[in-house]
Amino acid sequence: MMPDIAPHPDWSRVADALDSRGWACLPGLLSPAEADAIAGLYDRPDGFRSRVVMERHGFGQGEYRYFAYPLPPLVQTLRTTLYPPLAAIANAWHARMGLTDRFPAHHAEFIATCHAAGQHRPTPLLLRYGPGDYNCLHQDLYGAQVFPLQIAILLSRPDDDFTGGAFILTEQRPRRQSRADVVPLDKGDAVIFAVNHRPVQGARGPYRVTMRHGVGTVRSGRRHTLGIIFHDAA
Ligand SMILES: O=C(O)CCC(=O)C(=O)O
Ligand SMILES: [Fe+2]
Repeated sequence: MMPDIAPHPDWSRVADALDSRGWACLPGLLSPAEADAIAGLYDRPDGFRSRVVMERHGFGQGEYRYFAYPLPPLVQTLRTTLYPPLAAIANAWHARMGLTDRFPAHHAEFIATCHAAGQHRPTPLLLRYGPGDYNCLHQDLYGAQVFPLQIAILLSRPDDDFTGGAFILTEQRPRRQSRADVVPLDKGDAVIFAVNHRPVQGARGPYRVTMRHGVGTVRSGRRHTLGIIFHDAA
């Protein structure tokens, strides 16, 4: 598996999309063969630190596994190479939201901060859904250290490998009702989205909206996703 990222994203387009609606797509981040190779890891006995059956926790229906360190090379490469351009966007967001934390230029430095704060456990995960499965709207917060953007990569082909199972984002605006969006993804496409808050430019200056993500009910087939969260877990 080539730990290289092609095609190279257009980061100014990504930044504009993230600023205007809180999410952006990276089409074809993984090739179909890379997506299959990652999805195929799910049934391996080793390489993971834990397995979560979502219905046991009220998280939905379906399951996921958190990778152990060392991460598979492609997952590690995605996490470290996607971080620097996202850190620049994250820092601009924090400035606009009046938050004082800033993120270092390289992922290793940010992970050192997580580890010093007691957040040692890796958060990249593989998710697997079958017919009837779904993922409730949630936020992937695992401690005080939070990197404000995360990535999900669809590893299965819509309409071919599965039906239903749309990726859903909601945003909750102050004193208004929540708004939902469905993110169109094909196999190998990634969506970058806000973990928790994002800044919105209002008439009287920027304000924060709260975002959540989830997956609608899978009607048929199998749906796999790779999730890349940049902070580690307590
Ligand atoms: O399966 C999905 O598309 C959503 C996965 C998810 O919740 C995540 O990557 O954090
Ligand atoms: Fe999630």
